[in-house]
Amino acid sequence: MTPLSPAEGPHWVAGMMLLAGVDPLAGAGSLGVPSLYWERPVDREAAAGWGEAGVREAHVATELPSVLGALGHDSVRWLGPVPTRMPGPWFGGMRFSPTGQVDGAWRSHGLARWTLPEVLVWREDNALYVAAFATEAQGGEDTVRSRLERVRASFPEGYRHAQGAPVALRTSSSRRDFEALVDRAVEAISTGPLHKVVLARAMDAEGPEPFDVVDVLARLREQNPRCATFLFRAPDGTGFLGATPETLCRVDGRVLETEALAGSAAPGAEVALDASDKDQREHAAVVRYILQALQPVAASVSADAQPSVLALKNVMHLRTGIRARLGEGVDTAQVVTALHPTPAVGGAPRELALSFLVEHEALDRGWYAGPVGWVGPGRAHLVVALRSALVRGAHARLFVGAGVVAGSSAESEWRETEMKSLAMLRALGGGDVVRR
Ligand SMILES: C=C(O[C@H]1C=CC=C(C(=O)O)[C@@H]1O)C(=O)O
Repeated sequence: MTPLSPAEGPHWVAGMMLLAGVDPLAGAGSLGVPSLYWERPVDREAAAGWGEAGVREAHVATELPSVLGALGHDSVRWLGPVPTRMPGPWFGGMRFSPTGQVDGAWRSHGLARWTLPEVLVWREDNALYVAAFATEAQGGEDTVRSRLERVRASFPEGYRHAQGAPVALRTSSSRRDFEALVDRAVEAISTGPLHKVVLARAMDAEGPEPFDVVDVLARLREQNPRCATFLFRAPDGTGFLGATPETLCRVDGRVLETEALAGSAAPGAEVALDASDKDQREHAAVVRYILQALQPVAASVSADAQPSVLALKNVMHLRTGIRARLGEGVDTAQVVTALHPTPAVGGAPRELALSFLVEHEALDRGWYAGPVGWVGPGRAHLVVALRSALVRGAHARLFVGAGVVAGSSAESEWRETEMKSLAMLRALGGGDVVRR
């Protein structure tokens, strides 16, 4: 499929129908590993896509807003009924940072890559639907009808549970380097105007045989029902997947929902987290930033009066829900430009924290901590790609980070990142982990 520049564009023809199944992931049984996956179990929302009927990519930072902006324009002609609650139809994401050295493993995902699948299966309440997309070229309508028919005739009716037995993983990651980085950040914070910086590290995991990405997704969604489970596969087959608790923006017309998620503790330590001055400061920096960043794009903004505790299986966080009414004509691209990266993944002040990362982090974050999700006309849901991994064959590179403020200690930040890595390690292996 030839990538399109943002301005041009064939238009697409599409059709939809009801399916007999219950689970988009089950389509892997007849259609193979999906090229994209999205699920938020608490909202009973799930979607899987196969093939690429359209691709939109950005190659330099200046193209990012126009590429993202173009996804919100309706360029699809529907044969018959038009779905009103379908997620997407564009799915994808972008790198945490448009600048910096690109590690070879991330090359295929690119700076920003959005795809319109040939086939999209999604759940709405208790019903399952399929949409097929094809370019408006000659034969587009027939292609759509035959894609719909092929899916209808073969789609499995059941639910896809993980099928493989647990496997042992070998992992490696340098604790000494990460702790030295935290010490450097604490020192910079104590001597200068930097208040907070979020440091990330990578952990390499090796399985005994190639990872079964569909099994990994099945475990992620089952073990992390309050998170968004996602997969975006690049053209070379490399999969970026994860289960993140953090929404960057959910847009529906002029209504925007976002959140501040920062400050962490071990499961069960709810009272300690609420009382922790360090975590409250780390969290407050994110709330302040988001409220300010939304000023130019919002007509009104409101936030929860107090952070609440979001309890996940392996870790808990402070969370403040934030809502806004967007200004007339403001689109998702403008919202993303205003918000990303929040100090939940970058730091505060933003530019100082980002310079610290460029100078000291020595890691290509790739799409980790970048915005990923779906965009369509007037609607979008983008999450921050945390608790994620880049998977190719039997190798996975996991990414986790932690916010550092005055009073942070290298040892406890290390432990925090270990806790955050558990969700992905359990999903990849489902069994023992051997540390090297
Ligand atoms: C940067 C990550 O988490 C962020 C989100 C929630 C809590 C965080 C914290 O307490 O440091 C981080 O800001 C990560 O999981 O990689």
